Amino acid sequence: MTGGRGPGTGIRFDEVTVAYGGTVALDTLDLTVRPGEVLALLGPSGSGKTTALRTVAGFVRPTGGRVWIGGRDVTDLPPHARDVGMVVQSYALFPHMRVEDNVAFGLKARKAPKMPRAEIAARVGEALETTGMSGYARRYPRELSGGQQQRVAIARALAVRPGVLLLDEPLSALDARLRSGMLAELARLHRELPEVPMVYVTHDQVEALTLADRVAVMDRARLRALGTPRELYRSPADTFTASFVGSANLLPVTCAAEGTVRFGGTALTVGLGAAGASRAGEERTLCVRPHRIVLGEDGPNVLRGTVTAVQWRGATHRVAIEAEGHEVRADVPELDTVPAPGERLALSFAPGDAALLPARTGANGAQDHD
Ligand SMILES: Nc1ncnc2c1ncn2[C@@H]1O[C@H](COP(=O)(O)OP(=O)(O)OP(=O)(O)O)[C@@H](O)[C@H]1O
Repeated sequence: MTGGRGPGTGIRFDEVTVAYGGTVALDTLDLTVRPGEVLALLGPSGSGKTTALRTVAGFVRPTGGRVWIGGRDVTDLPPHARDVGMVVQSYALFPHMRVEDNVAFGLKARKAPKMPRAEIAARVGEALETTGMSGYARRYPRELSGGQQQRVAIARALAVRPGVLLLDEPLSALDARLRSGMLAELARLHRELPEVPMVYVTHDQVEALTLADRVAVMDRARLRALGTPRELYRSPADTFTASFVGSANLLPVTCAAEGTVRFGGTALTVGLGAAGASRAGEERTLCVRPHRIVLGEDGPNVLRGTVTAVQWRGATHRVAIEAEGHEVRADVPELDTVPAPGERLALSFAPGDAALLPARTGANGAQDHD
């Protein structure tokens, strides 16, 4: 379903600003989505993700800047002239129309030249097949499950053979089990339409990390970080990104000599990380991923503390200890002997697994979302 297009379409946000009255929802966004790429817009509620998507769809007009789709400046074009398909959280199907008519809607609504009936039927059949919904064409939305309704919404977006596909939290209305199945289906859909870029809005990092080629992390109307999931996970530039992409222990430390820091009364050896070179006495934040921590004394970095909680998570146990006045969490392989709260314990991590980040200011809203 390529629509006979050439090498594929990209999207460019060129210093796009959106203000609603006094609220700046998007602040000079500069971002390019490459042809065929899945780009996730990840960020907390109110960070501007949906607004960014709606500027591409044409439902929101930027206060400043331009939006480009496939090398065409579309800023002044209405939604129907933009060659985009959009899927939103709430499905937005017409309840009084059968599935086939919902999917045909965008095609029938076209102004001149009208699309011949036979072609509409062929497109609808194709879109329903792509989404695994061929057997449901005659049903009404109320006769479908949530997951099936969302597939119909995706089929409707695909029927117009859009150059780009915009997905706004498409799975958030579904329960957890359905969600993971639909995630796999979206990945398959992307393989079948390799030239169509997808912009995927979510506040769920699992969705972002599973599906996206690159992730744009949004924070308070601004683009905070952009990279592959692995880059953002391994080398986050700041504490906000570290805590939003994966789970992170963020420990306040003071630099000692090059490569060593003090965490309360404990000396630690660390990697350089995004904070760059540091002078003795400077404040930094140390980022250590919970699954890189082991129980016991192993190597130069040992934290001793008191167990505050242990959670069983199936294949792993999450052990929390209080050390130097802070909670440190370790995700370790499932334990045979589970430590009890109040027990004294040692945790260790390798210097290469401890990244030094700029000091957390407290104002950047960084929290662990796990
Ligand atoms: N139509 C509107 N009128 C006024 N303010 C709006 C409007 N739409 C969004 N906003 C504001 O703009 C900011 C960004 O909203 P947006 O919906 O883009 O965030 P989001 O990151 O998608 O959030 P969520 O994850 O909750 O959907 C918020 O402060 C929001 O209150």
